[in-house]
Amino acid sequence: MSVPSLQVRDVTVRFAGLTALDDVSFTVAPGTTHALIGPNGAGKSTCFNVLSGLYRPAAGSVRLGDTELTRLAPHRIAALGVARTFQNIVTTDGTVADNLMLGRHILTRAGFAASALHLPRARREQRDHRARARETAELVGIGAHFDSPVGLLSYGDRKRVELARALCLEPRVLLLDEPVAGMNAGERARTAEVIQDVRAELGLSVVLVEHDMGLVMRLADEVTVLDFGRRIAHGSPDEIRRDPEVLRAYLGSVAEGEGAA
Ligand SMILES: Nc1ncnc2c1ncn2[C@@H]1O[C@H](COP(=O)(O)OP(=O)(O)OP(=O)(O)O)[C@@H](O)[C@H]1O
Repeated sequence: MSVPSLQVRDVTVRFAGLTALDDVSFTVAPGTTHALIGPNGAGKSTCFNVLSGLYRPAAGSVRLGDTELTRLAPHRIAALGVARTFQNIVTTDGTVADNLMLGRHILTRAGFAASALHLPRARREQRDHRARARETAELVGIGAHFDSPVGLLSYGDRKRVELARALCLEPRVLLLDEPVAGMNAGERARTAEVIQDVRAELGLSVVLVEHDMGLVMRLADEVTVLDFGRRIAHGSPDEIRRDPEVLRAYLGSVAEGEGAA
């Protein structure tokens, strides 16, 4: 699989009077993990929504290699190889297998009529998709739950179903929106390992939004820091840890939080 770079150039998003993203640029190099961090309200989710096509920016562009993604619908962007998970769990019904097969739906070639009529080609294709879905479940450590209802799984396993569902699209770029939010320490460590394994095994690029700085520093090759919609820093985890403007943005938000409490 060849993974192109993801280039975000001068992206601006406005909501009524508020500029949620102000001229933001960064590049996700092929096969790397790029973290997007910043205090609450910095614009991280807005940026993910632009990358996945849910928001159209007022200005700027997003490109995957030579392909312009900026004004494409979310399903077109997904089909071009950019898959995402959401902060909140969205899979609630059906078995793990059902949810992963839905994830593969976009890759299904046999038409609806062929599937409905159970034609041999469609049956074969379904079997292949199911086998790939099972491999993906195993890769993220939920293989044993493949035929279990999602509703019976632990919180950590359900978050991994979300990850597997995104991987079933066979993405070249994976957008992870707070993958360890709400997890205990053990589940966080396990998910960090899974993300590392997935990237190593599949060779894809990862864009990570996460408040857990331990996880960010452990997983990221590069970090872009947003504050009030502006990019205030960019560099390796070590550079970011020492950047005075980053410290100011985080300490400022802690001080404001304490003041408000
Ligand atoms: N749909 C929307 N309509 C209006 N304002 C919005 C909308 N989405 C986000 N905003 C505003 O844009 C700014 C950036 O929000 P965003 O959710 O992107 O920040 P964030 O960095 O993801 O924050 P958090 O870490 O709390 O999730 C905030 O001021 C937010 O209130």
